[in-house]
Amino acid sequence: MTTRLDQIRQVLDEVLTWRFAADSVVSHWFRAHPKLGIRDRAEVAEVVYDVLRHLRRYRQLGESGVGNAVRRLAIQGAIVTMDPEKVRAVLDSGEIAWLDRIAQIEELSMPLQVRGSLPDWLYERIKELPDLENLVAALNQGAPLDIRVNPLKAERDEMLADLTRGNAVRHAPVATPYSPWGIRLTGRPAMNKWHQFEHGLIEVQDEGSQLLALLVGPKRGEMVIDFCAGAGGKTLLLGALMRSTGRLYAFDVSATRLAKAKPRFARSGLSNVVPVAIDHENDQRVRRLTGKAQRVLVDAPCSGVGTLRRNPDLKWRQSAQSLAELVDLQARILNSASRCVAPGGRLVYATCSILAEENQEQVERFLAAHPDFELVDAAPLLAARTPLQIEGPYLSLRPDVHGTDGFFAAVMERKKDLVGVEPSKKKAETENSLDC
Ligand SMILES: C[S@@+](CC[C@H](N)C(=O)[O-])C[C@H]1O[C@@H](n2cnc3c(N)ncnc32)[C@H](O)[C@@H]1O
Repeated sequence: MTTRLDQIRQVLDEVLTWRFAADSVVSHWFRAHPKLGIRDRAEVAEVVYDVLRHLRRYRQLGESGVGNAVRRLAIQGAIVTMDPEKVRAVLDSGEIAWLDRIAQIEELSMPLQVRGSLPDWLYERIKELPDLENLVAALNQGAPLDIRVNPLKAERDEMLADLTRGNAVRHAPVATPYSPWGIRLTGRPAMNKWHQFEHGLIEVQDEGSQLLALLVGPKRGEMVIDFCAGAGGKTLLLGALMRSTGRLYAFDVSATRLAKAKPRFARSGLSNVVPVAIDHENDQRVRRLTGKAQRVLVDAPCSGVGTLRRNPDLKWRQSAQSLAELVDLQARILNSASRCVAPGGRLVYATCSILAEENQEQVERFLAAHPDFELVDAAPLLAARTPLQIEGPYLSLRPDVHGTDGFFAAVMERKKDLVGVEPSKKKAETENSLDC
């Protein structure tokens, strides 16, 4: 246990510089310590992630302790995720006295931003949301793993039976409640070694992001653009729903991410995807598609605060300023992507955020500036294919309510003609289209 606490402290020392994402620091540290077994790694990772989830509270409670501050964080994380008696057995008397002191503190005596470990910039932006306590509690828990069957190659019921009989039995596979393709697993299965994964029958994808494909609703033979395709998580399902026909452009400014998508496209049997590394959202290769696509998905770069269950370091690695920069970038991307939508075509804007300024406010600003687009109610689009009941017009998912990551999507349609648009705006819109 003494060694374990030292190991956790070493990893935390690196993670808490915030120079790199926590998952890369942890995997890098594991690669540098190849002798550690699977259980050792799991214990180290679990404590590190617990500390990241509860950092503000642990720091405040750590103030009354003695010795190295990061060790005090490691101790608090270890006490709740490991056998507390084994942890106490290796502590000195000063540390034991401190732990006993902080155990007397009533959690509810701390303000929510401290007991829920929210940085001020984030708390200020979510404090008016309904059922905030539940939301914060859910964001501070680990998440199950959602996988998705590839509709080109597998049926969910058969896959469930296969996984339940075989390699996933320990991970208690069940059908996800809303997505017709989802399977939920407990624990941290090494899924990328399973034959079903190697043969492209299953992929990792959170249920919320699976539902997005229903909102995009691509059809056989269409031209579709996934404007921020990244490593292809959403592209894969869009391509499969198109039955690998038509043309599906996968744009991204990161050639590295697109390179990671290519083996996934190959594994899943898709031949309709055209990955394009663009220089920026106004790239010439984007402009060439002006008014051509029936569907355009913008899965925008965002704060990712909807995914805090998986990436708790995101809340500490961002600030009001980085958020403002993201909001600007999202508006620019949405603007450029919208130009590619054909008259009558569909534009879907999505984020894995729960913040209004990245979500509904972004969409409202866009619609106000683009009278040739109108909002489409997401509720009936989902009701046709899933048991999910939403109020609409937006899809807005929360981990405490839906068991998914926090997620947002808005569906918009480009009007078939510009009738009803004021003449001055009509002219400006036409010019915009021509210049892109
Ligand atoms: C939320 S991630 C996309 C995740 C991806 N759709 C998936 O499901 O795996 C946002 C992506 O936007 C990309 N991005 C950032 N700036 C961009 C821009 N100006 N134009 C296009 N893509 C951009 C990032 O490289 C990142 O891959």
